[in-house]
Amino acid sequence: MGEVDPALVQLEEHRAKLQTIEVEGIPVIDLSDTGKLISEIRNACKNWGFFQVINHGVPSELRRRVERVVKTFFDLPIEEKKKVQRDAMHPMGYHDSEHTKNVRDWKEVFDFFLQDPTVVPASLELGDQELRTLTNQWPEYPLAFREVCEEYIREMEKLAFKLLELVTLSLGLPADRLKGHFKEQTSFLRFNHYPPCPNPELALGVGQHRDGSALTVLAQDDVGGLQVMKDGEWIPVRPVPDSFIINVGSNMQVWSNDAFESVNHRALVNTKRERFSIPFFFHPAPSAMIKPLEELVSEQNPAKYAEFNWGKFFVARNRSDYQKQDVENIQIDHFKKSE
Ligand SMILES: O=C(O)CCC(=O)C(=O)O
Ligand SMILES: [Fe+2]
Repeated sequence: MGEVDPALVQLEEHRAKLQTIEVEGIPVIDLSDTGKLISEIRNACKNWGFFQVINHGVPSELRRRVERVVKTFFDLPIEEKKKVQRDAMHPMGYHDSEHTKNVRDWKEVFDFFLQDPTVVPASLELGDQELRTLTNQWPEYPLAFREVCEEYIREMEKLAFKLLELVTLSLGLPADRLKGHFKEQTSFLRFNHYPPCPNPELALGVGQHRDGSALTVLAQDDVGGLQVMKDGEWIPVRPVPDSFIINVGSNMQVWSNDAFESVNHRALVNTKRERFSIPFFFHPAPSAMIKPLEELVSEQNPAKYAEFNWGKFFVARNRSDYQKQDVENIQIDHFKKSE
């Protein structure tokens, strides 16, 4: 990538202020320390919507192998990467012009589903039951790419189920209360590659957004750049080696009836070092109907959201990745009931 193309220039109010500030960061939680685990997770989800986990059980040797194949893949010539280019009909694969909130991001990505194939609604129309089958695309090089990716995404699924139980317990519910929504899944893994940027004050790696997931499990390298919104300020998430960053997504926000919030975050770029991050978006089944959990609503605390179908939401979100659209892309707030 060369100069910042006007299509990537962020509106003035969204640009990064490139000073460093020393502030308290998101909580770091040791998953092997079961003593106060549930209350720590509850506080983190309530106060931040984000936390980091250590002693999570994912082998660091596997993470090193993933990092190697990802770097090798993004270092390939663009013609090679474009052989697995993604488009509106094949949404998994390589993409170098993603839009977040209608502005192009300074990054390239590679996506693949946990379940191959993954079945999603064919259209956004509510009455339309037709389904569409989506498959992964795999590059020829590097040779070990697919095998390493598939091994890693299984580990992410395992960790995501463990975290789902912990977060559910922290809502005061039985550990397996939400598991039924994940018999089928639309979960996918993304490799984000942010090349150095000549004008990091103009563009963003990923513009501010809230993840639509149930939970997101993110690996970041040691470069730094992720920021989380807290009380109106952007707080940097300092890299902790071999940890994973967990955040509450919109599904969890709705299930919890706003006890937990899917918090705004973004990724900055810098002039010197390329950066990699690897989010696993833990998504329910396409048929899942999402609404505040009955146990968490009462006369004093009525349901804040109308029920919606996850599959349709997922398809609507993905459409807005490709180009500027006339309207804001779909947000969970569109299902919010008026007070
Ligand atoms: O690169 C990062 O640290 C964050 C990426 C992110 O938020 C996303 O891909 O949804
Ligand atoms: Fe995100």
